Order: sequence, then structure tokens, then C-alpha cells
Amino acid sequence: MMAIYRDFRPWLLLLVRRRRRFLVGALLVWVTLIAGLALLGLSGWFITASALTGIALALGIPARLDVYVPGGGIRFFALMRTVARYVERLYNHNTVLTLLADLRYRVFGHLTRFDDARLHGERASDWLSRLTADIDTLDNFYLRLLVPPLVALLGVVAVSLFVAIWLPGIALLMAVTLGLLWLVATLLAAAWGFSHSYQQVVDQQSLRRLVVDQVQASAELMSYQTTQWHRTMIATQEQQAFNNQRRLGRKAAFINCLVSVISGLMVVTVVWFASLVFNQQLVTGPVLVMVALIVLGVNEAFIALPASFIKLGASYAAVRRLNALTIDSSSAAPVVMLTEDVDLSIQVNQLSLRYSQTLEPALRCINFQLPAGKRAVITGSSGAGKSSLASVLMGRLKATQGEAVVGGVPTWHLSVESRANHFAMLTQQVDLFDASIAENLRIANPTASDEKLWEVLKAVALDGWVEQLPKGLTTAVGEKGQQLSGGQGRRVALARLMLCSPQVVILDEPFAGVDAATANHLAASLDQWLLNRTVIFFVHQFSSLNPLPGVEYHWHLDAGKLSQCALK
Ligand SMILES: Nc1ncnc2c1ncn2[C@@H]1O[C@H](COP(=O)(O)OP(=O)(O)OP(=O)(O)O)[C@@H](O)[C@H]1O
Repeated sequence: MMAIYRDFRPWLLLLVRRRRRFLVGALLVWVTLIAGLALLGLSGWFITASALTGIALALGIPARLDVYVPGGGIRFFALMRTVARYVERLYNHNTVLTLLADLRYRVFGHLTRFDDARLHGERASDWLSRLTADIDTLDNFYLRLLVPPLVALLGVVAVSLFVAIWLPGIALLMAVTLGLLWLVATLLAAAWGFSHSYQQVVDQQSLRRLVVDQVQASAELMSYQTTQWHRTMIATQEQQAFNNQRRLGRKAAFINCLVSVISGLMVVTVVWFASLVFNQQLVTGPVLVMVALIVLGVNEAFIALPASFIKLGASYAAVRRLNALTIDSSSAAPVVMLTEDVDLSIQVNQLSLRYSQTLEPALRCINFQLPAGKRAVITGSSGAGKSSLASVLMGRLKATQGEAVVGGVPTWHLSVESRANHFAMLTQQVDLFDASIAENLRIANPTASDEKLWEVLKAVALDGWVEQLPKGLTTAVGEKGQQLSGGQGRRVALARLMLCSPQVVILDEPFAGVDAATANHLAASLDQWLLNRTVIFFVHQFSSLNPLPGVEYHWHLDAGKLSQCALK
């Protein structure tokens, strides 16, 4: 129980920050409920009183009934109920959207502090679940799990006090029974459905993963003739999820049935006791009907409780997964801004890196210095550690030991803004958005003119190709740039890089996927653009096929160890 509270606590604290909104929202729900009960009770009283007065007059017994006050009261409560419900819906939806923004802000805030290894360590479908389903589950928390039980409890107090004016004994019976009903609809429902609703989230997550794999790897599954095997896995997982859901459904139905039986029995008992009191002429007929109707009406506050509380386990599963993000990002580094006129030389001291899931370090005790405005090349075979070193230099990965210092500041400690303003990197895996060529280029510089876009496209030898496309710059590149060849995608990414003005540039395999003539063209353009910038090229081999312009230093990486080489 304590562990559950501990896990929910940070998210409840978010609600506490908005406590005024929360309380006003709950008050509006309560006012709507009370207006509904008053309308029901007063209407019952009025109809019964009118009928009895009519019968009395028909029998020749003198009788009198003021129809104006109760009639006015009925209109007042009917209006109040409608207005309160409208305002409550408006206000509480606004609260939920505000909460959603708080939740997303908190989760995205944690994500921005992750390094590359942590971000890539999770599957895309898992991130999708966390950013959509988990947050949505939590955002239901306020409207389904906090406000309704509070309003139901306050409703019980108000109704019991009201009934106690005429029938104190019956009011006590009602308060006790409704209290019991409250416990059944909240705590019992939550405890009973906890493991199943928790499992439901786990099952959905597994299903989502399997289905995303099936779609993304459909070509491989088909070529190895394993599509059927994978489909069977999905079907098995689906069956497991169905079975669990069925069990949860049965429990929910049982709790609902229990709530209906208890509330039904309570209504019968109240009417029975009230009729005994009526026989003793301690209470009038209209009051008896009014009490019976109010007791019937108050059940409304309990109807939705079991369905919400039986899913507490699902909220808990979502909270635990989101909490894992908070814990992971708690080692966040302080953020330091680089001043504008700082000398951006690169200095690497005793730098080592080991990924959490590996035994061997990817980088071992690396030392080198690159003066500002100079160009270097770091070579290494596949798996030697080039991309890892590039990520550490960019401050996207935290070194296990030692540090990479740029402009006198360890890169890991640099603010996102400083890195964006001063650094640029062409990675091996380029990311293009499902947008037009122009939109993909303008990510680097939203105000760049069409002329500027054509200029950088020319620098990467793509101008001719774009010119002959019917839609030119507005041609869509497809999801992840799938409508471009690998080499074209990399050149669009390189052109995008050339639209910014970084002082430190890291180019990981800049000529991969292009022929020798295009590589020479790119080298000439880069030579011009890289003027006065501090540059490191990462390549497998440094040869005539790899025309790296203006390089003055050459280091070689071998199994994470760096050694200096003579320039040929
Ligand atoms: N996210 C990761 N988690 C665990 N190990 C990793 C991760 N990324 C890289 N490694 C490991 O670190 C070592 C260096 O990898 P890295 O990608 O830096 O090499 P590379 O020289 O860039 O290779 P390539 O030229 O093939 O891209 C490899 O042994 C690799 O398996």
C-alpha cells in the first residue's frame, strides 16, 4: 500500500499544485449532484402533496396547498442542475487539459535529459506507449478516481443530514449503508481488479510491440517465410490479453451487481422503515416519497465508481513506467551556456565509455587536442567506437570516465541551446521528416529563402535532381525519407547542415553511399563551408576515395583505443 502511494506521490503532487482548480471542479460536480437530488426529492414531494390535496378535496375534506413555492423551487433546481452541469463540464475539461499539459511537460522534461544510449535503448513502440497511453491513463485519474469518490462521500453527508431533519434513525442507517457501499465501490473494486488491470497494460504493451514489429519487419518475415510464426505469436498474446480482460470484466460485473444489490436493499429498507414511521404518523406522505426518491437518486453517485476503481492497477502500471523515466533522468547534468566569443578548441582527457549493457568499454582512456578552426580525421573499422566518440564529443552521451571539453566546458554539461548554436553533426543514420524537401531543409533554418535552399542543394549536387521533379522543392520525401535513395537522403541531411552556422562540426561518414565523382563535388563544397570551423571527420578509411579537404590531424581508433597517425 505504501509502495503504491510512493509511486503515485509525484503525480499527486502535480495535482496539489492545481488544488484550487481541483476543489472548484469537485464542488461543481457536487452542486450538480445536489441540484439533481433536490429536483427529484422536491418533485416527488410536490406530486404526492398535490395528489393528496386533490383526493382530500374530492372527498370534501378542506385542504390547502401552496403550489407557487415548490413550483418555483422545482424550476430553480432544474435550472441550477443544467447550468451547474454545463459549467462543471467546461471547467473540468479545462482542468483535465491543463493536467495533461502538466503531465506531458513533466515527461518531456525528463526525456530531454536522456543521453543517446538511453533514448536508443528503448523501442519506438515503448516510447509511443509512454507518451500516449500512459499519460492518457494518468489524465483520467482526476476525473475518474479523485473527484467521484470525494463527491459521493460529500453527497452522502449532505443527504443524511437532510433526511435526519425528519427521520434521524433512517438517516443513520443510510449513512452507514452508503459508507459501506462507498468502500465496496472504491477499495474492494480497486483491490479485486488490481492485478488484472495492471496485466491489461502489460498485455497491451506487448501486443503493440508485436504488431509494430510485424509491420516494420514484414519484408524480412516474408523473405524468411516466418510471417505465420510471427502471426501465431501475436494471436497467442492476443488470446492472453482477451482472457485477462474477460476475467477483469467478470469481476467488474460482479462488483457492479454487488453495488446495485446493496443500494437496492437500502432503498427497500429505508422505504420500509419510513412507512413504519409514517404509520405512527411521525412523518407525512409527501416527505416519505421525497426521502425514498432522494435515496434512490443518491445511488447515482456510486454507479460509476466500481468501473473506475477496478482499473486502478492500470493507472499504477502507467505510473510505474513513467516513474522509471524520472529515476533514469535524475542524474541530469547541470547546464552551462557557452559565451559567444569563446575559442572552440576540442580537448579530450582520459575519456572512457562503457555502455551499461556491455562488459567491454567502447572507448578506452582517449586523449587528444584539436585547436579551434582546424580539421582532423578519426579512422577506425566497424565497431571501433567512432560513433560513440562522436556522440560524447557532441555532449549526447556521458563518458564513464574523463571528459570531452569544448570552449573550456565539458560538453555533457552544455545547455541544449549552446549545443544547438555552436555544434552540428552529420550522423550515420540521417533523420528526415515526412514532409517536403524544403520543409526538411528549413528545420535547420526556418527563415532560409528558396535561393538559399537551391544554393545548398547545389553544394551537395542535388539541384539537378530536384529541378526535374514535377513538384521541385515541395516534393514529399516520405516517412523517414523513404522516397529518396540512401545517398540522396544523406545529401539532403548534409545540405540541411550547411544551412546553419556551427563552429564545431562532426561528420560521421559524410561520403557514405555516394560515387567517387559526387564525393569529390561534396568535398569541394565542404572545403568552402568548413572554413574557420573546428571539424572532425569520422571515416572507416582515409584514402583517395575519401577526399577529406583540409585535414591536418589523423588519429586511428582500434577497439576503443586512440593512436596518432602520420598524415600521408
Ligand atoms: N547503444 C549501445 N549500447 C550498447 N553497446 C553499444 C551501443 N552503441 C554502440 N555499442 C557498442 O560500442 C562499440 C562501438 O560502437 P560504435 O557504434 O561507436 O562503433 P563505430 O566505430 O561507429 O562502428 P560503425 O563504423 O560500424 O558505425 C561496439 O562494440 C558496439 O557494439
